Amino acid sequence: MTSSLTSKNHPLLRLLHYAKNYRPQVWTAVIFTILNKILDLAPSYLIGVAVDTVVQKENSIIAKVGITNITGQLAILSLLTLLIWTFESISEFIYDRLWRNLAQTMQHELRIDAYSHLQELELSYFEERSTGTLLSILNDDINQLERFLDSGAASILQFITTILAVGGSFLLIAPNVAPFAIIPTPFIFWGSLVFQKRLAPRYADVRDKAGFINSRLANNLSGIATIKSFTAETYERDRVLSESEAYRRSNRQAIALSAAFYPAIRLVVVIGFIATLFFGGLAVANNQLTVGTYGFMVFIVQRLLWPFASLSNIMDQYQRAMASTRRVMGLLDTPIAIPTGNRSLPKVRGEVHFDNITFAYNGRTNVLKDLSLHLLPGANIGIVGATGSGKSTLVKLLLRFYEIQGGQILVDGIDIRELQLGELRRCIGWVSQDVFLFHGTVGENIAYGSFDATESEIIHAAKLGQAHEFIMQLPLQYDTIVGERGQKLSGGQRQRIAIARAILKDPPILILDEATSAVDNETEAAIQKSLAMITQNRTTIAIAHRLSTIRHSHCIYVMDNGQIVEQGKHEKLLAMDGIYASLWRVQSGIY
Ligand SMILES: Nc1ncnc2c1ncn2[C@@H]1O[C@H](COP(=O)(O)OP(=O)(O)OP(=O)(O)O)[C@@H](O)[C@H]1O
Repeated sequence: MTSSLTSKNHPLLRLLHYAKNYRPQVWTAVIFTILNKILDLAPSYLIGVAVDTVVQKENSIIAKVGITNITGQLAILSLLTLLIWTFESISEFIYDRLWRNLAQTMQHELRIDAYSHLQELELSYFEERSTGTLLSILNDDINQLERFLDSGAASILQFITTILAVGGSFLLIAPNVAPFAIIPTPFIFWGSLVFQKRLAPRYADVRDKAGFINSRLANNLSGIATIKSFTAETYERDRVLSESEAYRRSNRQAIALSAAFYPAIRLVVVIGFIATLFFGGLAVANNQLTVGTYGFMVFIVQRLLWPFASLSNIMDQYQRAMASTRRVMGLLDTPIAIPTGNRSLPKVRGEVHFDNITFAYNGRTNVLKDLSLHLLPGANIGIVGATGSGKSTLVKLLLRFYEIQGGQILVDGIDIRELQLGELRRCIGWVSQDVFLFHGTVGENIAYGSFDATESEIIHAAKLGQAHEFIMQLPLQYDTIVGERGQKLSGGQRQRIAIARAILKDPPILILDEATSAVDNETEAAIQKSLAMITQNRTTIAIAHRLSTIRHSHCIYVMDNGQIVEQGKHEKLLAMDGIYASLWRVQSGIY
């Protein structure tokens, strides 16, 4: 956030901070909002003047400015009314448009800030939260602000204008009656405050429940094939039903309070109205008040008191908005656990050194223990080992997705914690175990991260990744849409696109984590041929279960339970007759 406001500040203040760059618009909107309210109240005064005109005739207020003729007086009144209504409409158009556009801008900037911050957070943050919950903050909560921002400021300004204009004229015109009309206001205020306090936790609960249901829906939509294959539709429907029911219950509790407030306020407003009606009527009977003024007062007292009641509406929107703002600000206040260093890597040689590292995922037992591994620039190594032995974790630590608890990882002799994160990750090409493709074309997916790549560079990378041939058979070749997560392609096709993507990136350090596990033997042999060329003079870490994939590596490391237990070339490992040799025998069918 580009703000100096800290998490200690009230969420409203932090929200308003987003308007600070739009001061001229805010002031124009403020002026037109107040003007609009004054113009809106004016007809009530005109009614008083009209009654005064027809009752008092040549002694009326207008007569006092020189127009004694009744027709002339009424014509003046009509003209004034026309002008007032016209300007009221114009001012409403101006302020409404300005406030709503400002609301959109604030929402937009808040969403972008929240998303940018979210992207900076470490992987474990995402692992501990569901996508649905995060989506509900980025979408629902931010959209929720719209209702308040659209009309909140205007409502508050108009409320104050009304109180000052109507209350002031009341005191001026009929100082004896005014106190009766004003009696209910403290009660309305007090009621509003009590209401606001009680409503806040209920709305916070509504937002939480909205997050839960979102999370359930997002999870189910991405797992729809599994739901179908296990015919778990009824089970899932019931789970959604129970989340939705919880959301409904939570909303009902908020509604129960919010709906009771308005009718309760009416009972207080009526006291002010009756007081004006009664005591004002007595004042007219005693010739202390003119009929016109009395008419004006009875008419306008409601305009004075109802805004107090509408406070409840503003409070309602305000509380909802603050519940959402707190969630968004909570996200913005989440500290970045993996801060970037500031050293850069101008020319990467590709030396990688895992120096006695120890690592455990959040609160779990150690996955890697005192592990050391030294790769000289351009080395091609293979890592094998039982599933869960920590192979993928090791390379994720090189990408600094997680922070190690002991030891250090060095690239070209520099601790990666000192390096700029962007620089570090730019020099590593990572083909992960589960390939992720973005919704878009095949070409866009290959060029992901190398956004300036030319068409011929994309095709060249695809050829090296053994992807060109199948791409040419797709309906629109490189322009074929791969679907969300690449679900319109086979697992092996997705892997080849991921390899092409890494080749196009042309990084000094290449990580292939089970990169060819889903392709057939023939395709793999072809990819290996390309990789042999690509990995020349490039530090490469290949993780594989299929030993043929890493057989020709300069050195093969065998991992077991977070440690390296064997290392050496293929032949040497076979001769050692340890874990590797037994794995090799199993895979080549020699028991
Ligand atoms: N994000 C995570 N949070 C917590 N524990 C994790 C996480 N990722 C992996 N683990 C655990 O760490 C251990 C090592 O996992 P890792 O993925 O590194 O193994 P691997 O050797 O690559 O396995 P495979 O060959 O099956 O891919 C496993 O016990 C796994 O359950």
